[in-house]
Amino acid sequence: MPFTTSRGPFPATRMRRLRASAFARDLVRETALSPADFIFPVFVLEGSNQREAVPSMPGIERLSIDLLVAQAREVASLGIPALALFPVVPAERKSLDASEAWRSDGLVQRTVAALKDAVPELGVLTDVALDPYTTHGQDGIIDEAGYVLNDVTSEALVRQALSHAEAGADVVAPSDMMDGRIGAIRQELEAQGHSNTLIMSYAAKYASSYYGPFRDAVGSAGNIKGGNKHSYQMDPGNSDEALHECALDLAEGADMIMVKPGMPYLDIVRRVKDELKVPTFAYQVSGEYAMHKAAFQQGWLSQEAVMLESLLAFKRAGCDGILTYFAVEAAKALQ
Ligand SMILES: NCC(=O)CCC(=O)O
Ligand SMILES: [Mg+2]
Repeated sequence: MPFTTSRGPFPATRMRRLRASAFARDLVRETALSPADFIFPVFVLEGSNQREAVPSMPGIERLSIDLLVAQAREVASLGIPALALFPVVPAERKSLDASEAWRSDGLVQRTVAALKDAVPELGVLTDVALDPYTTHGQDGIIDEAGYVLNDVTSEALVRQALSHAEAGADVVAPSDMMDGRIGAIRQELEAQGHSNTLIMSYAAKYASSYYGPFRDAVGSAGNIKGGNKHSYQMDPGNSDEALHECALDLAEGADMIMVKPGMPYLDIVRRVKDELKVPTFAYQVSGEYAMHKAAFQQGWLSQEAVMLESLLAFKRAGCDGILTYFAVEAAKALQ
């Protein structure tokens, strides 16, 4: 009689009772995903009616402003609260001083204005960093040796952030990892009457090798002088340092902090959330998206289930929201 047991001390706690029916599983689930958890990163191009695929990011396209506005309407209708905007800057607009970054009629500034005009309820985050605008692909202004100069770069970032706020950006998101730039940007925003402009700091941004497809998307892959960003982005071996970085940016006036990349760094998210208890975000970066998509295309992983599980993991780790290239697909799956 292999399927009967002798009577006898039964387990007082049967963990499986709450897993035995769908209603009970729904009742006790600790974490859930909603479209309101997502921020959708988008790439904007010059021109009109322009659409370019990004080969290493299947399903993601660079769009001209007119097409991006149409996409933004769809994003808002899916219940996604915000976009994060990244420009594809033509080579002839790049320079050593990155002055294109704060031109009032630059691509980002025009895109922000068009988005806020057409879809005012959709939050717009802008990337504050010089890498799309420098000829050498580093996130700041460099000296003769190629070292990124902190305080000179910070001044440029202040100009860039102010130009985004003036164009109507809801959130400026410095991704450059210069020291002191959050405080400098906050001071200038206050001084210029933008006291409600939010700052989401890329506070713990690691010198990761998962950013490759993004650099393909914005066309900065080929030209990173020196080959890496180790003198300002964090060492992947460090964890305490992430808390220090986040605490500094909060003290300087950040409203929200971000850990980047995402899935390989969810231990950092958990520590930040537990210790600082502030609005915490993570970026599921291009390489994470690319490796999922590659496996989906091979039929090696099941697309919808794995996508949603990957995003749920961010919530469980403590994220209040997730920057993800899956935002639209995931929001559709959750409708
Ligand atoms: N400052 C924005 C990024 O570097 C994005 C990286 C990625 O998606 O790989
Ligand atoms: Mg910092």
